[in-house]
Amino acid sequence: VFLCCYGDQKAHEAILKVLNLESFPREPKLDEWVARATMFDTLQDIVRIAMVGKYTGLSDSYLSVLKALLHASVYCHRKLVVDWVASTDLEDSTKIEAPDAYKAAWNLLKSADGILVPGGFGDRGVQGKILAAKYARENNVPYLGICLGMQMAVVEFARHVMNLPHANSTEFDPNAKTPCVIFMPEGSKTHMGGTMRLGSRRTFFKVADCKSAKLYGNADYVDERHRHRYEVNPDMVPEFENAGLKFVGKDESDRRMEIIEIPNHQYFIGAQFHPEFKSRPAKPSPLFVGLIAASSGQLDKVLQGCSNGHVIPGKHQFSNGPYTPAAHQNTNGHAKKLANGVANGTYYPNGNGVHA
Ligand SMILES: NC(=O)CC[C@H](N)C(=O)O
Repeated sequence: VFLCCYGDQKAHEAILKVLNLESFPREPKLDEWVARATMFDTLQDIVRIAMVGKYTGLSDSYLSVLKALLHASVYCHRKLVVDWVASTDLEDSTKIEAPDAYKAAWNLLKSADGILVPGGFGDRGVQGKILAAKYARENNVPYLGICLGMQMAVVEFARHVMNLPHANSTEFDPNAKTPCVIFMPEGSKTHMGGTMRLGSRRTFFKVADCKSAKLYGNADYVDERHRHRYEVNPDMVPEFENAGLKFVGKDESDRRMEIIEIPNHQYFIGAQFHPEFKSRPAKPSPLFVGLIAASSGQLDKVLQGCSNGHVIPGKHQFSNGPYTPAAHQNTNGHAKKLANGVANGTYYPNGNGVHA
C-alpha cells in the first residue's frame, strides 16, 4: 500500500525537489517492489518459527532477525508466523514457579516448524536455549542458532551427545571444567572495538558438500558481520567432529569456528556471525532461506536451485530465482505476545542494538 501510494502521490518528485535534484529526473523503479508486495498479500501457507530468546530487553538485533526471517519466508512463498518463546519459560525452575508459562512455552516450541535461537549476552535464559537446541536436535526439527544460539548448540552437543556434563561457555562459568566455548579476543590492529570481534570477517567453507556452502551458492568464502567475544574452543574441535558435529566454516586461521552443521539432521546449523544483518528483501540471507525452506518442506528444492545457479557464487546474494520476495505479516493472533509490536512492523528504537 505504501509503495503504491508513494508512486501515485508522486512523493519521489517532492523529494527530488527538496534535495534540489530535479535536474536528474528519474522514474522510480518500483515494479519489483510492487510485484513482491502484491505476491506477499496472496501468501496463505504458514511457516511457524519459534524464536527462543530473552524478551525483557528487546533490541534491534531481534528486529534484524525478524526481518531476515520475513525476507526468507517470502522467498519461499510462505506466510511467516513468529512465536516468541521466552527461553527462561522452558527451564525446569519455571515448571515449579509458573507451570502455565512453562507449559505454554513448550507447546509453542513443539508446534513450531522450525526453531531459531538468536544472539545474546548474559546468562539469563541460557539453559532454556540449550533445551531448545536439544529438542531441535533430537526431534529433527530445523534449527538455526546465531552467535550465542550457535554457542549453546555446541554446549548442548557436548553435554548430551559427548556426555560431558560440565561443558559450558566460560562466559557463564569462568571455571568450567570442560570449557567448550572460550574467550577469544581479537588482537586486530586494523579493527576497532575493544575485545569484541566486531564487523565484517571472512568465513571459508571447509566442506564443499554441506548445506550452508550450497545455500551460499557453493562459494569458497563469505563475508558476514560479527559481534561477539566468545568462540568454540579450537582445541576441542577434533573431539566434536568425531562425535558428529561438523565445523564447515572457519576463519582464515582455522582457529575460529564460524559455521556448525549436523550432517544427518535435516537442518541443524549454527553461525558465529550474524547473517541477519546482510539480509535484504530481494537478497534474503542464505542461512535463513535454508531454515524456512527446511521448515516448509522445500529444502531439497532450494538446494537444487542453488546448484542450478540461482545464487551468485562467491557473493552474498540470491538472484530473484524462482520466487519473488515481499514483506512481513503476522496474522495468527500472536500479535498480543509481541513485545513492543516489533513483529507488526513498528519501528523499535532502543538505541544501541545491545541486549540488555
Ligand atoms: N552476539 C552474541 O550472540 C554474542 C554471544 C556471546 N555472548 C559472545 O560474546 O560471544
